[in-house]
Amino acid sequence: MSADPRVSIHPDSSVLLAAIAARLITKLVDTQDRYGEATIVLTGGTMGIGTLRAVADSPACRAVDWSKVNVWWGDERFVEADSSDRNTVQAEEALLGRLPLDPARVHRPGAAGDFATADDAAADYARRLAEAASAEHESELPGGVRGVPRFDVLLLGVGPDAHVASLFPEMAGIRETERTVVGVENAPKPPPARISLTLPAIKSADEVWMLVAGEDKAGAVGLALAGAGAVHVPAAGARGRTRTLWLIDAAAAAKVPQELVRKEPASA
Ligand SMILES: O=C(O)[C@H](O)[C@@H](O)[C@H](O)[C@H](O)COP(=O)(O)O
Repeated sequence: MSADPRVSIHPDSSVLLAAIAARLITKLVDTQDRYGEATIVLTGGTMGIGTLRAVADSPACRAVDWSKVNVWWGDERFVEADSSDRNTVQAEEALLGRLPLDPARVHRPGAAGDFATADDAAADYARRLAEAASAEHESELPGGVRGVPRFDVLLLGVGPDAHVASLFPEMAGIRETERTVVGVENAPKPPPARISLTLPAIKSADEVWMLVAGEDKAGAVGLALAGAGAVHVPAAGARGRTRTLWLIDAAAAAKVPQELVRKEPASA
């Protein structure tokens, strides 16, 4: 089972980022109250990294016990380890470098230089995910997904072509049904070589949050929420098991089907 999308619209991208940061901090604190730890899956791009900066800027950031947060990435660009193109490097600069994280809980996908191909790095990342998986958690997952730990919250940006993570429309990655991680070559968004969680791995997450701002995304958001097929519109297929939350600004919401937009209660 996966959760139907819920849409929350904010006036502009700066309000949106502050709201996402507040929700994320609360989610991590709540999850730690329940499980003693929390697991987050990060993404790249303007919204993914902007969210991390907004968390860093929030005074509530220190409410989270960062030493008990597990960090994974939904996708990574397959370039040298110190390249500023790496999502991990950008995340480090935006937030992670300032936090008292436990290095053993931070799981960076492999880099070019350490692996010959994106496929090799993807296989290594899949192996590490499987090592972190527990039989108890896997037994809760529908559809036979195996080899992933519990993801409490998985963040995704959305491209103008409706890609999520590094799963691009019509390409092999979005069609993958068995593996949890794929290597990607010839991605239409540079850099061309990437590593990505697959849709089955993304859909194993408890909560999936889609972070989207800007009018250039309105078409993709509208199609995804109107129920398009995932091969053509990858964002349509990204759902969490208990929650699928679209956190978007007004410009990105221009083509959202009206029945999905939460109406404000009429004032008395
Ligand atoms: O590494 C990447 O490029 C991403 O993970 C990618 O999926 C990104 O999240 C979207 O392209 C949205 O990016 P923006 O928020 O910049 O539009």
